[in-house]
Amino acid sequence: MHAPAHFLFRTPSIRLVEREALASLPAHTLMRRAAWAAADLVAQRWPEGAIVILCGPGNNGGDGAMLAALLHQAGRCVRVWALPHAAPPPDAAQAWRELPEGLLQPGDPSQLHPEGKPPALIVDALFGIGLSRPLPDQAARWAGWARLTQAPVLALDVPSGLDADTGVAQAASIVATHTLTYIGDKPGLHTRGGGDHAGTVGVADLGLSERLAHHAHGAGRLIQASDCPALFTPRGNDTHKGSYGTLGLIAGAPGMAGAALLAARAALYAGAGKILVGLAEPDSCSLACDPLHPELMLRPAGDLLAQAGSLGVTCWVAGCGMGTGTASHTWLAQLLTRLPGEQPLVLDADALTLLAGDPALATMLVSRHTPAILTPHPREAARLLGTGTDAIQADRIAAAQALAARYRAWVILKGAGTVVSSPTGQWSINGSGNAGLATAGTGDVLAGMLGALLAQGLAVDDAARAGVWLHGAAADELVAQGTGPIGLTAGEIAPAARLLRNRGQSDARRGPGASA
Ligand SMILES: NC(=O)C1=CN([C@@H]2O[C@H](COP(=O)(O)OP(=O)(O)OC[C@H]3O[C@@H](n4cnc5c(N)ncnc54)[C@H](OP(=O)(O)O)[C@@H]3O)[C@@H](O)[C@H]2O)[C@@H](O)CC1
Ligand SMILES: Nc1ncnc2c1ncn2[C@@H]1O[C@H](COP(=O)(O)OP(=O)(O)O)[C@@H](O)[C@H]1O
Ligand SMILES: [K+]
Repeated sequence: MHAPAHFLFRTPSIRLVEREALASLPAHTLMRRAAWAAADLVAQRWPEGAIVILCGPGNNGGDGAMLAALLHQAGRCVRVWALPHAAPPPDAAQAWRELPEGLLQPGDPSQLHPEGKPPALIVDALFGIGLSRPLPDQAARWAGWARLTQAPVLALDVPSGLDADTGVAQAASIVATHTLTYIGDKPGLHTRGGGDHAGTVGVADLGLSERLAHHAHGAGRLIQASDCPALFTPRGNDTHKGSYGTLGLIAGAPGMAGAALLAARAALYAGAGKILVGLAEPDSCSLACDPLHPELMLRPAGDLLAQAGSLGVTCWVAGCGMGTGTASHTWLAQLLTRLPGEQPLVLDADALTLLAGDPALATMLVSRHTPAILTPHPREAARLLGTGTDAIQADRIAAAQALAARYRAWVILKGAGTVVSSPTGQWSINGSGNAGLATAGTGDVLAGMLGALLAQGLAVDDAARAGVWLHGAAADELVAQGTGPIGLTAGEIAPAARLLRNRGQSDARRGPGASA
C-alpha cells in the first residue's frame, strides 16, 4: 500500500499543503476525495456486512460523514454515531448536510449489538491531525467498545488519540487494524505507539503528491528493503577476505562476554571478512576462542588496540558489554584519538554511557574526520542529552536529531520504530522489526551487523539505514516462521539476516521481477 519513495511528513507540512490545496481547489474537493478513497478501500477490503462509523467534531468527523453517505449510496448498511459538535468547520458542515436521513444514531454504539455480533467494520473518524488535548470521555468509551468488539477498525487519517508526529498514544486511543492516511504518510504511524495503533497503513494522496513533493526537504523516510540496495549487491567472484574488511570489536567485560560474542557472530553472519574481538579484560583473555565460531579471533582489548595497525583493522565497534570502568574509558579514548579518525566507528551501550559522562570524550568524537554511528536505546539517549527517558520518547525524531547535532554523528535511536538521524538532521524511521526484538542482546547484534556492513565498504548513511532494516527484517522473518515474537533469541537474528541477504542477492542476480 506504500508509495515508492516513501516519505513521512509532519503535521505542519501536511497543513501547509492542505491550505495551498484548499485555496486553489473548489470547496469540499479534498474531503470528497478523502471519502472516496476510504469508500474504495472499504469496497475492496470489506465488501459485505454492516458498518459503524464513529465521527468527531471536526473535519475528521466530516470525512466519516461523507464516507457514510457514499457507502449508503452503494447499498451498504451504515450507522453513524457522532460526538456532540457545536459548529463544525465548513467542509464538515457540508458533509453533515449531505448525510442521508436515518443514518445518524442516538445514544451509544455499544447498544447496537446487545447479542454480541460485531459489525463487519468500524470506521474511526473521531479525530485526525487536529486532536489537541486528551480524548473526551465519550470518545474514550467508544474506543474501548471498538476494542471489545474485536471487529476490524479502519482509522481515517490517524487512529484517534495517536499523535501523528510523535507516535505518542493516549491510553484510550483507538486501536486500528488499518489506517488510511491522507495526503502523505506520517511518522507517528510508524514509531512508538504507531505500530500498535495504526495497523496496516495505506496512503491516499488526494491528488496532492506533486505539491507535497515541494516539501520533501524536511520530510523523513520510511526505511524499506528498496532503500537498502547495497545489502543485495551480488558479490564479485574475484574477491577474498580482505575485500570485505577487518572489523575490530571492543566489547565484553568480565561477566559480559556474551555481548561480545553476540556482536561478533552477528558481524560474521553479516559478511565481514575478518573479525578481531578485543575482550574488555585487563591483561589476559578469559576466553581463548568461541567454540561455536572459531573463525573469531579473540584477545584482550588493550592488545587489539595496540596491534590494530599491523592487524589491518579497517573499522570499529565498541561498547557492547564493555563496562564503564577506568580501563574501558582508556580504551575508548584510545579509539577516539590514536586510531585513524576516518575509519568507520560504531559506539554502542557502555561506550555511550562513558561518552555521556565525560565531555572530553565527546570533544574527541566531535573532532573525528568522519561521523561515527551512535546506537542509543532511549535511556542511553537520555543520558547523552542530559534529560529523562520520557522526554526522549515524547518526540523520538527531535531527540535523534538533537543527539546527532550534539555529537556530530549518525544516530540510531532504538526501540519500536527506530529513528535514524544524520548529523545534519535528515531523519528516517525503520519500517521493519517487531516486539520479538524486546529481549536482551538484540542491540549487541545490531552493533555487530552495522560494523560488518561498514567493514564491507557501505557508506555510513547506507550502513545505518540498511543495518536497522536488516536487523528488523530478520526478526520479521523469524516471526513469519513462528520463531517469535515470544521467545525469539538475539542469537537467531543474524542467521535470519544472512538468509535475507543471500536470498536478495540471488534475486538481484536473476534480475528485474525477482522478489527481494
Ligand atoms: N482540511 C482538509 O482539507 C482536509 C482534512 N481532512 C481531514 O481533516 C482532519 C483534520 O481536521 P480538523 O483540523 O478539523 O481536526 P480533527 O482531527 O477533526 O479534530 C479537530 C476538532 O476536534 C476538536 N478537538 C480537538 N481535540 C479535542 C479533544 N481532545 N476533545 C474534544 N474536541 C477536540 C477541535 O476543537 P477545538 O480544538 O478547535 O476546540 C476540532 O473541532 C484530518 O485529520 C483529515 O481527516 C481530510 O478531509 C482531507 C482534507
Ligand atoms: N518493540 C520493539 N519493536 C521493534 N524493535 C525493538 C523493540 N524492542 C526492542 N527493539 C530493538 O531491539 C534492539 C534492542 O537493543 P538494546 O536495548 O540495546 O538491547 P541490548 O542492550 O540487550 O542488546 C534495538 O535494535 C531495538 O530497536
Ligand atoms: K481518526
